[in-house]
Amino acid sequence: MSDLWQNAMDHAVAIARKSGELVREALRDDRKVMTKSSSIDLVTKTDQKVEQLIIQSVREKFPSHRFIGEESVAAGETCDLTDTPTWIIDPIDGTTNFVHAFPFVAVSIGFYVNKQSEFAVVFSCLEDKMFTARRGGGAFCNGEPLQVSDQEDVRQSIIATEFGSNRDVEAVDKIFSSLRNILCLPVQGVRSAGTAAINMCLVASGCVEAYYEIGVHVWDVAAASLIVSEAGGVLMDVDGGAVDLMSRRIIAANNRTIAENLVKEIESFSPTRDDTPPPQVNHY
Ligand SMILES: O=P(O)(O)O[C@H]1[C@H](O)[C@@H](O)[C@@H](O)[C@@H](O)[C@@H]1O
Ligand SMILES: [Mg+2]
Ligand SMILES: [Mg+2]
Repeated sequence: MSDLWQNAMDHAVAIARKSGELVREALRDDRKVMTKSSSIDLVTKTDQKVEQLIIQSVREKFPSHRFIGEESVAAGETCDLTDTPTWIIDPIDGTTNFVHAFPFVAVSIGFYVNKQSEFAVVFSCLEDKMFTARRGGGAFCNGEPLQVSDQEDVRQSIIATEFGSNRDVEAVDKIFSSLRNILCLPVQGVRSAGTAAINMCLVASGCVEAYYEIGVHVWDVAAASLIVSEAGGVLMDVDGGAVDLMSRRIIAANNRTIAENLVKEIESFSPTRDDTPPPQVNHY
């Protein structure tokens, strides 16, 4: 039986690779930096150019499909996932890395139908690693199958996390308190690739046992979540419940044992959800 979404997935891989070429070219040019929610929440013309390239190319082939794109949302579009086929796009995951030429930068494209992930593409464009997954079809890196680590002992694990762009002291205190608790389990190492999508692909690849973050956005994790689960991993909310991709909280782990070890150590808080409606403006 032919796969209804194979044509769309093939397009996603092709446009992710083309986007990666744009990113690599831009690395050689001037990377003009702008800011969004704060002086450390960066965006560049390349982020915006790549997102438009992806959206316009998809619109031509699939005009009825919808989009949730990081830079479109930053420009005021809503962040609502409906049952309609929806492309969830992070044009550059690791913008701060891109600006500093730190070599972990990903193009992330998730595809959801009826609020369920059908396929995922994460292109780590400086490593030339194309991570893909099809629901029920496994996860791959450059065509090679991926499998999470079989480690059950958190004290023999490497854990990945990110500090995000929130510098609110209360949030930072909780982030560091969680990090201290996890470090002192002890774990063998803590790593930050600087991009949620690549951290999660490292979980899927069996290189790290788990990744967690509070403050991450739906476009950071929408694609890599399927890559982790198709590689045999698990997704969980930081309080141990079911993961909610709009909640800005996630644990992606090789198994429930490791994930539940992290839940015990994380001091959780709840950032404003990605799907929070914009404030009503009263026009008197
Ligand atoms: O590079 P981005 O697309 O903005 O995503 C990053 C985010 O900037 C950073 O604060 C962390 O949350 C990372 O996990 C994201 O991938
Ligand atoms: Mg991102
Ligand atoms: Mg981004």
